[in-house]
Amino acid sequence: TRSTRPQRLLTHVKQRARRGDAQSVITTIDDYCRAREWAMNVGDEKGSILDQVVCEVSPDVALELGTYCGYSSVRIARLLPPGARLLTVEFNHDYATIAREVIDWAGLQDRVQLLEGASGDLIPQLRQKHGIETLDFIFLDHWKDRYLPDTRLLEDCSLLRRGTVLLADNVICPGTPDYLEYVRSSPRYQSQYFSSHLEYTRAEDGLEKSVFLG
Ligand SMILES: O=C(NC/C=C/[C@H]1O[C@@H](n2cnc(C(F)(F)F)c2)[C@H](O)[C@@H]1O)c1cc([N+](=O)[O-])cc(O)c1O
Ligand SMILES: [Mg+2]
Repeated sequence: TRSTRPQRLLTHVKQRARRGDAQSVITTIDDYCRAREWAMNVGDEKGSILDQVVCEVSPDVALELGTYCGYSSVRIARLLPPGARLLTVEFNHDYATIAREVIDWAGLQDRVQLLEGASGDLIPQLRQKHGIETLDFIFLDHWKDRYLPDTRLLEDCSLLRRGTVLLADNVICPGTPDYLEYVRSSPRYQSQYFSSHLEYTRAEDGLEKSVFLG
């Protein structure tokens, strides 16, 4: 049977990116997705905004919802200070398998813990099972109709603290209207929109950065 897009992307990374060199993995994926076949990675344009926010926050504990092929896991983890860690959640076993190999190829396996399962199941386990007190940074890039319920769940599980930064991909395309309405109208968040473009295209998209006020 024909290979999947994530499998073809991994093959390309192993053929073209230097092992242990996170930047070459990022560049290889972006070149492939721009030149050969589009994939739903956050990409280079929105990715540099992600980089900027991660550097500002310099999180000890970061959470990513929606690993896919591991592109943004690599972007985030390469910027983490020593001892800091990224937990990334992926629902699809095949994607998780590809992502682990991409993260390993980038040499970042010691800073990234990939959890397979549904956010609704895994978020309530973060404290007990993964020793998380509160989260410093959250990147939301999974199913767009899950951004709001999962944010409410993070609140209810007391995993947010004053200053926790949530950064959401795709708030314009495909769009996350209920999430955007919530973080922009809630007195518990200070929200800011970063205008950009949908990965590898000229379509409008952007990231919403929301600081939890406690
Ligand atoms: O649909 C998009 N993304 C959906 C992304 C979905 C990814 O998140 C995983 N997930 C599901 N639940 C969880 C968790 F963590 F909850 F368990 C993780 C899914 O298995 C998938 O790998 C998308 C679409 C476009 N586009 O242009 O169509 C552009 C983009 O940047 C996108 O992110
Ligand atoms: Mg996305």
